[in-house]
Amino acid sequence: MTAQASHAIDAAMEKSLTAMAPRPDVGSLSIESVSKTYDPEGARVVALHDCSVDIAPGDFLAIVGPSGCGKSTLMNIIAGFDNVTEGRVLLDGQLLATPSSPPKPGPDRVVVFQNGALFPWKTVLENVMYGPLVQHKMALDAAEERAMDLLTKCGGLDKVAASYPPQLSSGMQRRVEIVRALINEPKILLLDEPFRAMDTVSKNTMHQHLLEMYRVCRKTILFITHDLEEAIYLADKVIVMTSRPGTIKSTIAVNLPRPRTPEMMLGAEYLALKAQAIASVHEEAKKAFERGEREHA
Ligand SMILES: Nc1ncnc2c1ncn2[C@@H]1O[C@H](COP(=O)(O)OP(=O)(O)OP(=O)(O)O)[C@@H](O)[C@H]1O
Repeated sequence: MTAQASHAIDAAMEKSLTAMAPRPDVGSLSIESVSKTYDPEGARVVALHDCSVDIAPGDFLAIVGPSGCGKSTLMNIIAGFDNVTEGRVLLDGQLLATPSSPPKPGPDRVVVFQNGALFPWKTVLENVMYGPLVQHKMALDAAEERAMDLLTKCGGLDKVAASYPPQLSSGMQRRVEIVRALINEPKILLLDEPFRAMDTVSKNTMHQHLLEMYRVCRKTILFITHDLEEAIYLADKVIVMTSRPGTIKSTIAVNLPRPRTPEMMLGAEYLALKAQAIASVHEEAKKAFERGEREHA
């Protein structure tokens, strides 16, 4: 084999090792004119007003906005924990929520929160296998094989398959939790500030792990965060919400190539997007602050 042919094979292998998994054909979400009022007969807290967002299958969408603007409310509606007051939500064209038909939680929409929810008395492998076993979707052997495959693909977590969650760092626990969500073949992965409590170094490490998981097991992802840098670094689109009642203020398209690398955060394109996001969010955060609400953004 010539040196030229060998370089060509190396380049092709390198490309296949960093290529994105194909876009899935499920996982499109339509949020249509959604409003949400808590306690309509009493305090009437209007959390969301006329919000519309479309997410294509396999897209990574981040939502940012000042504290109390309704980010978690929106996620809770999609997860099936709460209902809309007006408007509707569709998943792959199927009605998920309308005022007269409350959504239900389901394995097609899995939420990962900042405070983990792994069973401490089960090993990593048992935690990951739990969903399909309890729902009688897989036999024990098949669940174990699938769990080990996912753990291996998602950054070599198979090495901690026999460990118990309390033996692992919080970052490792969060990664296992995402794998536990992925084994259920969700159409959409809902991540509610999963790295909020982490220090900068751990957070940066988690970003690389999440991007790698997204590359190999591509799913629609909805990611809520207060961290604008994180939102731009990870997502294809960043939705900026207004202060309460939350509406969609702007959508920032992030056309940075994938795979994303930390060096991109020093580039002109990333910095311009960050400046755009900061201007948009801080205008809203200022309004919220002036009204006496807490500011995180
Ligand atoms: N169950 C509830 N009953 C009444 N009001 C609520 C309820 N849940 C949330 N709210 C109010 O709705 C508004 C939106 O809350 P939500 O938690 O969705 O905002 P958020 O953007 O996720 O906030 P943060 O960034 O601080 O987590 C807030 O004013 C909050 O106090």
